Amino acid sequence: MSYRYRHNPNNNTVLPMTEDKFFIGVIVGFLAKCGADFIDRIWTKMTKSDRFCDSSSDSSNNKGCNWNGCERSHSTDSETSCSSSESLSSNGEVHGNDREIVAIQGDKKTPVGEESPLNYDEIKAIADFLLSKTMYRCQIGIICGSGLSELGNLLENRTTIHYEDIPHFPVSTVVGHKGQMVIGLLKNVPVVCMQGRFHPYEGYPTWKCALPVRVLHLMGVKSLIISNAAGSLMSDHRVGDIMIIKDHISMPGLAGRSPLVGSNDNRFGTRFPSMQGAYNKKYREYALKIGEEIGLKDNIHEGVYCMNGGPVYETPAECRMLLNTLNINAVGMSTVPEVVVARHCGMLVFAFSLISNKCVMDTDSENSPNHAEVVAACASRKSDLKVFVERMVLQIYNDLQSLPLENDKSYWKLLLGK
Ligand SMILES: O=P(O)(O)O[C@H]1O[C@H](CO)[C@@H](O)[C@H]1O
Ligand SMILES: Nc1nc2[nH]cnc2c(=O)[nH]1
Repeated sequence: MSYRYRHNPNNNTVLPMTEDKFFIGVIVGFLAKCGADFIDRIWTKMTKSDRFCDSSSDSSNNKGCNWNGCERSHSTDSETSCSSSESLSSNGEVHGNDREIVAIQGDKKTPVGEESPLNYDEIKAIADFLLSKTMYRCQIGIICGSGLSELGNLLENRTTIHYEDIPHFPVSTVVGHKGQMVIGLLKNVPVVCMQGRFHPYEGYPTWKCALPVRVLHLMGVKSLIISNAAGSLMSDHRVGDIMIIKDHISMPGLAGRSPLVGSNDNRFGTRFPSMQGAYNKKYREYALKIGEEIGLKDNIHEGVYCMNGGPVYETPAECRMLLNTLNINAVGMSTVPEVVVARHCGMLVFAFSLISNKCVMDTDSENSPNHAEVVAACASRKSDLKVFVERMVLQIYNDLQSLPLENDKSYWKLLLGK
């Protein structure tokens, strides 16, 4: 009879045992281990619902986003990739556990809590990654607001990159924001277009809402066209009108939520940037002229945009205050962080609101705004907006070509009209 020896942990002795007993012991031990793992998994499921995410693995996934994985979703010509992304956007959710908040989009989980802003090198790496996906070098960028993603479909020969596949990038969680970047030709002008943006109410810090602008800057973009859907406070505005933004009031900014909070990297811009002339005067004049030329004279206005935090729409009392005390013309929940970051790094900005609803001023009114109405109003104006944006792009491109070299002092004089 052959013997095996078994360690007895109770008295630290070694006991002899027959071979058959030894094998039975091994099998029993193996089954016990499987059982314990199984119970452990059930317990984990019960105590930590899969609504919540393991932050440690999330952030490592995100920060160290698999760059090879990005190859997977890169597609040329976007029709199929657009639709899949749109359904992802509408499913997007933001969830949290006691360690950090994450936005979930498909398989990707992005932290949306208080992280420190990405540094220059990290942003440069994103820009280089995107440049490696296209042969176009764009001087003009477009950011599409709620329901305005159609603008990106103007591009020909386009390359589409989903946000979830761009390293360090947030994901879109709002209906009407496709959540992808499109690079292609608009009337033969190379243009990069963000079909979907990020808002503070999604849980993102303002620097993250504006992160794409720095990426565009390091990709070589000089002029930015920013669009949004906004509620109008003006009695002479109608749903579907365009309001060219000439100035802004930023409720988050005034409350210390500027996207530039944190250490300043002079490679982007100065510590204390001025917002004087933030909305390029020349571009505003072009827009009014183009509006007239394409038959929108009565539907185009200039005005002051106010960024509120959202996601609630303003109460009638707030609307009356914003109009009567602050002289605001239209309200929204975006755009300003992008403008601030764009101006900080010297980009030229043209921004407009598509009036998607009239703000309700009467506390006892039966009317109230809703997001479906906002998206539908924007979609209903897509033909006019396409022509408008196309014309603006051509005009801006012509201007950029006639500018002297950047290191020429007269460059900034020309751009800023000073
Ligand atoms: O500003 P965009 O992204 O166009 O969207 C606007 O529409 C949404 C509300 O309906 C808010 O997100 C508001 O900011
Ligand atoms: N804050 C705000 N954002 C909007 N976006 C579209 N409409 C509105 C609105 O009425 N208020």
